[in-house]
Amino acid sequence: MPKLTLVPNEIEEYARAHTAAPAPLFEELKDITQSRTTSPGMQVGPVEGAFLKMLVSLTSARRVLEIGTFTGYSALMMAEGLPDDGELITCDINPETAEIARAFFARSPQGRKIQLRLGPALETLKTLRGPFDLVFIDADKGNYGAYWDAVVPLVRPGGLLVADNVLWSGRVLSPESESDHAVVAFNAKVVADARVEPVLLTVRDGMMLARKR
Ligand SMILES: C[S@@+](CC[C@H](N)C(=O)[O-])C[C@H]1O[C@@H](n2cnc3c(N)ncnc32)[C@H](O)[C@@H]1O
Repeated sequence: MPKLTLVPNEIEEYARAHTAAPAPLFEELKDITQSRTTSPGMQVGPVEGAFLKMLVSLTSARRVLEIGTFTGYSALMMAEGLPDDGELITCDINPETAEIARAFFARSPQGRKIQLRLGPALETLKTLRGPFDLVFIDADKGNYGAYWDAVVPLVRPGGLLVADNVLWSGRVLSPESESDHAVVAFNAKVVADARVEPVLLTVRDGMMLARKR
């Protein structure tokens, strides 16, 4: 199925031009991701990245968990919002893209706040202890529901859960594939979960924000 553009390119560009510009290292990370990976569009990019950083700052987060590192753009952005003694644990299964992420973490002053855990995220999550102030879910859609079940207990009361791609290029309106149905089921699960107060934002490919009560 063709990928729908939810926000017109001109509007995306206007939003980018009126958003705090990321440090030059992010432009380099974008270029390397484009030349060395097959799906560079997975990167959250400058607007969503700046928004994630702002969420980390606004929640005064000290501990952040990310599921889905890819080449490290969102992890580095969120790390910028953490205090000097803050900590971000990020999980991914792909050693090649993790290697790019590690190289960029090493070059950034924010990198020392970040720990990358390589392996299936559901296995990594079993080894983690809460509380986390903010969790960002941005990995395989088929496991979104399982990630949710694993991480809600790890988030402190008043903390924030964020999940990316919850509009799935608009395919949530007429789901066909397994991943389409997984995203639809995830959104239904979140909105029915009395432990959280959710809001689904039409930022980029859709962001679910849920504040834990
Ligand atoms: C959309 S990308 C993450 C993008 C990243 N947040 C960024 O802004 O650059 C999804 C990532 O999830 C990872 N992933 C897929 N299945 C996984 C699994 N079972 N466990 C851990 N990571 C997984 C992929 O390797 C990929 O790097």
